[in-house]
Amino acid sequence: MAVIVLSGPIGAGKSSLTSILSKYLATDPFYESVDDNPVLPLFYENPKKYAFLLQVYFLNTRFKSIKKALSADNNVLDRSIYEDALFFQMNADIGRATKEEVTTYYELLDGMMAELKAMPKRQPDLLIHIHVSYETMIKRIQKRGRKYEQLSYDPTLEDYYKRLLTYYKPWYDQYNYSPKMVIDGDKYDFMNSADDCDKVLKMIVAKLKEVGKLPQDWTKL
Ligand SMILES: Nc1ncnc2c1ncn2[C@@H]1O[C@H](COP(=O)(O)OP(=O)(O)OP(=O)(O)O)[C@@H](O)[C@H]1O
Ligand SMILES: Nc1nc(=O)c2ncn([C@H]3C[C@H](O)[C@@H](CO)O3)c2[nH]1
Repeated sequence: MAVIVLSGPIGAGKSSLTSILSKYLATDPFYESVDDNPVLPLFYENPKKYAFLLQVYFLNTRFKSIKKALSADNNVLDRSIYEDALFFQMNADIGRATKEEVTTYYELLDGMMAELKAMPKRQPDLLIHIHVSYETMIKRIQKRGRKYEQLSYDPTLEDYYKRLLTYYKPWYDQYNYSPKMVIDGDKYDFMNSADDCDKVLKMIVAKLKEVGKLPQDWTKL
């Protein structure tokens, strides 16, 4: 049917919406590797040492996921390869990667993107970006409770998260692999309000109809 990729800051609600949407559309969810990711806790403990390794780890898993997703053409991905460079560039900008690591990373990424371009289906059908403010982001990070993401674990994370948010607007504006839309994650509590959830699903269905990925008369059975 379609390949839908989600994007958004840490704790924005991508995994949650991936789960809701994949059930609703009867498609397969792809979640990014977090709890089974051996490098993530190391990164939060020593970001400078592990930024490059973590990025290569994520890039590798995201490349495998998008290839599978594009081949099967019936998936929702909670974060995708298209967002990978946003994270790495930000970490590089704050001195967590050497010049050689930056060069190697972009060569690797370029090679992977070229391989995707050669696939029969080369890109997703829709990007759904979840926008959240810093306050919402922190609330959700606290609610989810991963130890190494808490400000109490490392107070410098406040700057890291605030900086991360500033990278999203230019990233979203220049993203042009597919049609795109924004969901206001501050406004819609699609986890606890059935009404909000319904509104968000309606917006996504309308967009899928607009871009020709659902028939105009499609309704949920
Ligand atoms: N729209 C929402 N309204 C209220 N709570 C939400 C909403 N979206 C997510 N949450 C809650 O916020 C927390 C983080 O959500 P989730 O894990 O889906 O975020 P994520 O974007 O996938 O995060 P990450 O980038 O770290 O993987 C969870 O506890 C979830 O229940
Ligand atoms: N450095 C870095 N690069 C990435 O590409 C990346 N993608 C996700 N993450 C971190 C954010 C959450 O803690 C957690 C779950 O999203 O993993 C990343 N960190």
